[in-house]
Amino acid sequence: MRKALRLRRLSRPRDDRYLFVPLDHSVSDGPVVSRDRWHDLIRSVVVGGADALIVHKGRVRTIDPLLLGGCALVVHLSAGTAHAADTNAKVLVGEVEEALRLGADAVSVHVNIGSDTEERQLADFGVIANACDAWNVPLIAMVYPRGPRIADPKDPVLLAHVVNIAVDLGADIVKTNLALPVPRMAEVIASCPIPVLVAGGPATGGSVVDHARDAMATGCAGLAVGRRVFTSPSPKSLVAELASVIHVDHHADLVHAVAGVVS
Ligand SMILES: O=C(CO)COP(=O)(O)O
Ligand SMILES: N[C@@H](CC=O)C(=O)O
Repeated sequence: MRKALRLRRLSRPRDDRYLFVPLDHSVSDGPVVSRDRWHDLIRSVVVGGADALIVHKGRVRTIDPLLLGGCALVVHLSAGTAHAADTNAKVLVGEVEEALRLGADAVSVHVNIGSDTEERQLADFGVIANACDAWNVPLIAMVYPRGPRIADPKDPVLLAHVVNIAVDLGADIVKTNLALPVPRMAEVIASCPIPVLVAGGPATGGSVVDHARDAMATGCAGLAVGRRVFTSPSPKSLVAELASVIHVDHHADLVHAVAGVVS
């Protein structure tokens, strides 16, 4: 299948805007919810209107395939934990062919620019980009300025650099931090020929919906929101609100259609 077709699947209303819900935190930090709440969480995310779920390969087997009828699946190929000697290190734990066997619509990799293992992470990125081209699989690069040589991970100049590394090494979509001050994210977007998404980040007291509005106003193509969704008392309504900010007019029709399929 052509990569362009798979890319279209990553935006449910096909408007080239994206709301991804990453649940890869179970590798980095520990379980995102208890086993008995997992199915409800996934259902809420799908019915709420997320465009894609991002999980590691083994976790795919715990998701009811019926729920993936409307929502795309991204298999995350990088891992690293909060307990590592170097918490900025990421290693590859899967391959593009494996992700395809699991039914993935895309894969993602994580690269920390400025980390002590940057060199290897870049080499891994190159290998996965090559396999993605061979298999026509979209590649989402999560690229952050992060490590001992990074003074300000939200510096717009640094962010423009890291998103363009993602372009140069073959990503189709890049995810990074939202710049501070926020309006300067527009410079990052203006520098980058592929869609730029921003992370939700940890709960800070501010509203993640406002964070999404701010990001979209600077020209971002969407968000990948993990912690703020799975720690929310109402993940479905939060996802619906975020989807409505990101997809604007298309969202109500989409939720109506999906609710009919998976309810
Ligand atoms: O993409 C992400 C993790 O892979 C972003 O997650 P958070 O929204 O929790 O920052
Ligand atoms: N991709 C994330 C993992 C989950 O939070 C990261 O390491 O930043």
